[in-house]
Amino acid sequence: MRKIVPQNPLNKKIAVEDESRSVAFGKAPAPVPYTSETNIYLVGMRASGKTTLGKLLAQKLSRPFLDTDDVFVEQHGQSIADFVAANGWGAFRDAEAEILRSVSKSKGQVISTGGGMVLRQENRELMHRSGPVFYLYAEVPVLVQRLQADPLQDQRPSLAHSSLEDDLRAAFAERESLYLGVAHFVLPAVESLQDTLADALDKLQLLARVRK
Ligand SMILES: Nc1ncnc2c1ncn2[C@@H]1O[C@H](COP(=O)(O)OP(=O)(O)O)[C@@H](O)[C@H]1O
Ligand SMILES: O=C(O)C1=C[C@@H](OP(=O)(O)O)[C@@H](O)[C@H](O)C1
Ligand SMILES: [Mg+2]
Repeated sequence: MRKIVPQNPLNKKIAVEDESRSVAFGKAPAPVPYTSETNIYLVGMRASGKTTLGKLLAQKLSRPFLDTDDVFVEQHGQSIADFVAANGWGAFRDAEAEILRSVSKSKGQVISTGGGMVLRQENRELMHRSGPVFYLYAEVPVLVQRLQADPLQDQRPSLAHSSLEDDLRAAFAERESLYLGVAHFVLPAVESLQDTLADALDKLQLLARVRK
């Protein structure tokens, strides 16, 4: 068995499972049996790369890709920013939970979630019991940099009407334990996309082998 030596910033919270790739198992119990029919979920903060990595992963695995924010916009015919301005965040969280319930009924997809999907216990339980959950972990300064470069304000209206950095810090403080709690794997989201993709594929191969 591989020696478990914590070596990255996550080491205070979880055991690092694979030193060479610095990918860690989260605190959550093992995921459901993994087959080509199992959905794969990506969770994490805004701009951690869920949508970008999810598309790559789906392509590599020849699976359908789905982003819960895209489904929201298709269903509502308006941007998240406009919807939240008119109806508030609570209404968005209701709609987001309904989307997750609905899309998770289909099988074998890679599902990138919006950053706040973990806020509802119902969502966390659903994801956790229906497929492997990857938490894309990045620290706030990295997220700030990415959001300044590519804000997508229609998709990501301010959460608390504070500065971008304060918004992210408050969200990170509230959500970090939720991400860690729901995740079966934690992927440092600051590596190159190709490295992060390789990490995720390694972990899925491991799950496929465990099943046999
Ligand atoms: N590993 C990475 N390294 C550098 N930039 C990245 C990485 N992953 C994503 N990005 C960039 O960060 C921004 C947010 O990515 P996105 O996939 O939309 O994140 P999310 O869906 O988690 O909000 C995009 O501009 C994307 O190109
Ligand atoms: O962090 C959040 O609460 C949100 C993140 C966004 O998705 P991304 O994480 O894909 O940016 C989007 O769902 C919405 O603006 C809420
Ligand atoms: Mg996204």
